[in-house]
Amino acid sequence: MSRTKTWVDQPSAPAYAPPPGAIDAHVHVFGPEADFPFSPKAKYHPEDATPEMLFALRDQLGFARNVIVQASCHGTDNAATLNAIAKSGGAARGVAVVSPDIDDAELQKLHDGGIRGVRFNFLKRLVDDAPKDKFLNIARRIAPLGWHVVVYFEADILEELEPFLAAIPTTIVVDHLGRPDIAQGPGGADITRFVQLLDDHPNIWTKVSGAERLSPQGAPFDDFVAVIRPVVERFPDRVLWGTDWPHPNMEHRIPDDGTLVDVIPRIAPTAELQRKLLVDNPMRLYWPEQLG
Ligand SMILES: O=C(O)c1cc(C(=O)O)oc(=O)c1
Repeated sequence: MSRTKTWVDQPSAPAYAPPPGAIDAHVHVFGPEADFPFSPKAKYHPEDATPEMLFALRDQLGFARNVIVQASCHGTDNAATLNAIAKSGGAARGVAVVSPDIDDAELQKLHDGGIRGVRFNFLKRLVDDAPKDKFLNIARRIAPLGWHVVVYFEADILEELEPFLAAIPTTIVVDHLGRPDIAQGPGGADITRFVQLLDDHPNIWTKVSGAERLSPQGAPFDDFVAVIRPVVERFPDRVLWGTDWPHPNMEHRIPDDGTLVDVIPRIAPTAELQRKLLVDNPMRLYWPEQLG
């Protein structure tokens, strides 16, 4: 598998300046492969996207902190994610992917290394299997640590997944809004079902990220803004935002991270919504001990 590069080296400077303490709550690191080899089961083989590159991007875009989500290409070995968190000097925390047979000592080690959640991935193009019974067992075991669950799925399995989501005892964060079909527009079937899910389950949050993945129109993502802004306005205390750098699998439509940042004030049009989205909400999940 030849190595793929999915990010731009010099993103444009965004016009929008995030508030002080803003958190880019969905990023990944890849490798470096020489120190942290990819999983033999990985479905893509990326170039190295290192902690140093991530922190330079964070500073350039005007963010203060990151939440690093274990990428599927590293499987259940969280060493690359832990390495990046350790190098951040307190400016990053993370979400791990763990094996169902992980023991309590290893979970504690992840906690000590800055992990505050586990990710369950249901995308067939990214993982071979997604055992709901084993995931539920993990969810019950991480609850006492104060962690939450991050779930990545596509809109067509939402209905089938709802009983599983309802059984999870922690806060749940859905990645990239559960990938609704944005071409359906505001009021479309996918986003309507997703909003109903959040109405019915007060413990379910969402990342209002993924404009570059979900928008058929592409930049400046007018179609995404029209569908997603009402979601931010309806659930201001249950939304997070992230660039998704280094944008796994986006080699054919590589986004400009500066342009992505400029989507924020269009989906969260007031200073209060922006502060909740970028500071207050992610602080509650990832740095709760620093809240007054
Ligand atoms: O849609 C994707 O391809 C994708 C992949 C991964 C991952 O490989 O972990 O993470 C994401 O947030 C999105």
